[in-house]
Amino acid sequence: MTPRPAPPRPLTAHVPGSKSITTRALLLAAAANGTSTLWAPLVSHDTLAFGKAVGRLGARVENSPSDQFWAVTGSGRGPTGTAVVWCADAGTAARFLPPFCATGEGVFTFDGSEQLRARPLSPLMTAMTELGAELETPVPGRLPLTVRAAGLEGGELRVDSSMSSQFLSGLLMAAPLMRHPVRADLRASVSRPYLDMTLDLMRRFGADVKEPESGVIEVRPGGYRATALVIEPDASTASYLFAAAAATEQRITVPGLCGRSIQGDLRFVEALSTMGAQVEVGDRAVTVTGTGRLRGGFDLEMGDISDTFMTLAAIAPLADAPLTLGGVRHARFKESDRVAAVTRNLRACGVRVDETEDSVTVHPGTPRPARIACHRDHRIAMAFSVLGLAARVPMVLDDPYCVTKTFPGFHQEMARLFPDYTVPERVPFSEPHDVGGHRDTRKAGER
Ligand SMILES: O=C(O)C1=C[C@@H](OP(=O)(O)O)[C@@H](O)[C@H](O)C1
Ligand SMILES: C=C(OP(=O)(O)O)C(=O)O
Repeated sequence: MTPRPAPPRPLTAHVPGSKSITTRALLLAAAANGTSTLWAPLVSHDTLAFGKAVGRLGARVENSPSDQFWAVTGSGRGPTGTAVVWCADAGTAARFLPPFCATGEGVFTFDGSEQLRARPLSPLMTAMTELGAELETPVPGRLPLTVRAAGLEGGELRVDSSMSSQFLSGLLMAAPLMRHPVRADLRASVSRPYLDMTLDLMRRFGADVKEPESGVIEVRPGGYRATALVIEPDASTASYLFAAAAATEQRITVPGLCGRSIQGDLRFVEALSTMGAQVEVGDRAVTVTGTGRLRGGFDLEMGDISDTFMTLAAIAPLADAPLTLGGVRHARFKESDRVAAVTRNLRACGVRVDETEDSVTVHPGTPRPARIACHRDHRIAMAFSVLGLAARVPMVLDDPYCVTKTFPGFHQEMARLFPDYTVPERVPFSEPHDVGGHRDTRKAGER
């Protein structure tokens, strides 16, 4: 028997910090009494907007040279006074900050980009109103939103979490600042791992959180304590690099991710393993090695980790049988209708896709060069960049630099790891961007 060749030495990928941990940590630090240190935060469009927002709400945010850490000083209670808060494109800002502000005293107005204004907010508004908040919106259920804050009562949280878990996460993080204990049932929520991340971080900031029965949470008043936190690399971001390794017979390792990660999206590597990649989840790093074969012929439930379903859909045409990715209806309410965007872009590449309300089935095929409509959605841009590399066909993204939402250096890191990768030119935007509350007036191609 010929011995199997030793796997190539892994290339170490530089994956920036988790968006979801960074934004939660900024809020919890702003709510805590004293100075918290957030090590290795994500520095991107979303988290910079979030940091600026908590600054507007009274927290002091200082960054160390080269952003090794951010020091955030909070007051130990909800915000006071008046503020206008710009949420940019960040769903987390629009869903986490209003309940926090409602626990304080004053008038707070939230707004965001056109993209964010189009995303749902009414389940959060209904729940906040039930807790005693006074809210105003010119367009029902959408940003802009004004909160007239005078504290929240607490009690039973009733939230429709079928479109997003972020409404519940925002309310849970506000709970220790409410007047009475809060009880919430998490069992019907989509994206459940994000709720577990919320509770984990609340506990690290000293909140009194109990789970009297599985999936039912009780939070007692008492506020937060400042702390120091090391932020993990972003597992959703790592999915693009892992998928590229799986589809190109490369070996990529991401230090800082491990079996104890609080990010559900790390489960993406299990999907890659089912498809035939070799996956090692260690104590200090996660490594994926492409084996030259991608298997299809099964269904995967992606409801808990829907930010990664586009990554898998993008390499699915290279599998040896159709792949069905299900449980993704709520991905229709994100930066774009992601189910429709994936289907249309794969079809533009000549790939057969069957779409239902809740799933896509991607058939094996030979992708052809195409113009990809990103819809200003960072994950569409990153997923189809991986397909271009893996299928060795040029993909022309209409807005390649929308990746700044979560991974400003994405194209450069891909080119460093995969010499065949072409860094896209800074092409004109597909749509006008909103910057700081003003319509972007820069000319096409400027950034
Ligand atoms: O709480 C969070 O940090 C997030 C929750 C998820 O949203 P949904 O709960 O809307 O699925 C995810 O898609 C988003 O990128 C981040
Ligand atoms: C859905 C996402 O972002 P947001 O936090 O804006 O919801 C995402 O990053 O994929």
